[in-house]
Order: sequence, then C-alpha cells, then structure tokens
Amino acid sequence: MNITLAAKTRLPTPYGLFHLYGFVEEGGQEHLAMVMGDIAGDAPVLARVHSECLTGDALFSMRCDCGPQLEAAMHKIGEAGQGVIVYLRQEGRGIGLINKLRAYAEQDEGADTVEANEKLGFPADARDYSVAVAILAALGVKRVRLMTNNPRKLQALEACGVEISERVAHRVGASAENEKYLATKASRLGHLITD
Ligand SMILES: Nc1nc2c(ncn2[C@@H]2O[C@H](COP(=O)(O)OP(=O)(O)OP(=O)(O)O)[C@@H](O)[C@H]2O)c(=O)[nH]1
Ligand SMILES: [Zn+2]
Repeated sequence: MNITLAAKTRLPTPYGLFHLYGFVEEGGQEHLAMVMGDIAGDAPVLARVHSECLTGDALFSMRCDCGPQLEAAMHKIGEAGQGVIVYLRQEGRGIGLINKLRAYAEQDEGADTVEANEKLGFPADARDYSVAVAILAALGVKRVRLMTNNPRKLQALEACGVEISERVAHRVGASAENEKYLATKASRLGHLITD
C-alpha cells in the first residue's frame, strides 16, 4: 500500500494539542492521523485505528458507539500526553455512507447489522487495514497498545505486520438505543464487549 503524506497541521482540541496529518492513498482516498507527543521509536504507543462513522463521529448518533469511542480515545491520549489515532475513511465498515444508511433502513425493518449488509450484497465487514499499517509505519510507530474491542481488527493489523503489545479495552457509549447493535457485534462479529 502506497500512501503519501500530503499535509500536516496543528489541531487544538478540548483534550489537548494534536498534530493532524493528511495522507492520500493510491487511488485518491484520503485518511488522517491525529498525533500527540513523540510517537516514533521502539516504545509501545497508545493507539486507536478508528473507522469513519459520520453519523456517530459528527452527528451524535446513538445507533452505534463510534462517537463516544473516538472521544474516549482522544481523552485517554490527552491524559497520557502521547498517542495516535489513525482515522480511516472506511465509512460503514467499508461499504460507504449511503450504503450504510441503506443498511440502517434494513435494520429499522428488523434485520441485524450483519443481515442488513448481506441483504444489500455486501460482506459483514469489508474493511482493509493495510492503509493503517502504512500510516503507522510512515509515522515511525513500531508497536502499539491498541484501544479496541474488535479481535478481528487485532488479527488483521497483526497479519499486516503491526506489533500489538497490548489490547486496551475500549468500552464506552452503550445505551438503550444501541443495545441490540452492541449485542450483535458481540455475538456475530466476536467483539469483546460483554461481561
Ligand atoms: N455497514 C454497517 N456499518 C456500520 C454499522 N454501524 C456502524 N458501522 C460502521 O462500523 C465502523 C465501526 O466499526 P465497529 O464494528 O463498530 O467497531 P470496530 O472499529 O471494528 O471495533 P472497535 O475498535 O472496538 O470500535 C464504522 O465505519 C461505522 O460507520 C452498520 O449497522 N452497518
Ligand atoms: Zn458508528
């Protein structure tokens, strides 16, 4: 996977000052990395690989836990004074924004998150993490303490060559609105979110 660092700038936030890196992958898709502190080198870096969720990250949707997970990652990195969030533009687990909205419409009619994707002719999860690996390498990150509940994400990143020294549980944002969604992630996608 070839990526190009196209821009770098300051990003002051309520959680502290990040540096925002803009990357472009082959084919033109744009991705971001939010960096705090010095992350290059051998020491494990607190990290999140976050998949874009416009409805959750920007519109406060309570259908999922993405917005609170993004905010919690920024908060934890702010407290540590060091870390990175790789923000991948893989909306809707890779099927795109409008298709995710179509999947939501299927869910409004009773399908679960996996069945809805399948009804629309997509795999349950169409993400490719190789771009995240390329971005971490470009930032000089050798090993990470990864904030996630998704064992497939751990496996996929490890398979692409990222060394994960620790999984940091990242359970926030549960509500009555997303109870079924989170239960499906646990039962059908293997997420480590139930006790
Ligand atoms: N196709 C589809 N995508 C969804 C749905 N709900 C959330 N997403 C997308 O799922 C992605 C987030 O993935 P999740 O499976 O929730 O969590 P994860 O990032 O794999 O795991 P964590 O690291 O534990 O958060 C984002 O790209 C969301 O846009 C849905 O019902 N259908
Ligand atoms: Zn979401």
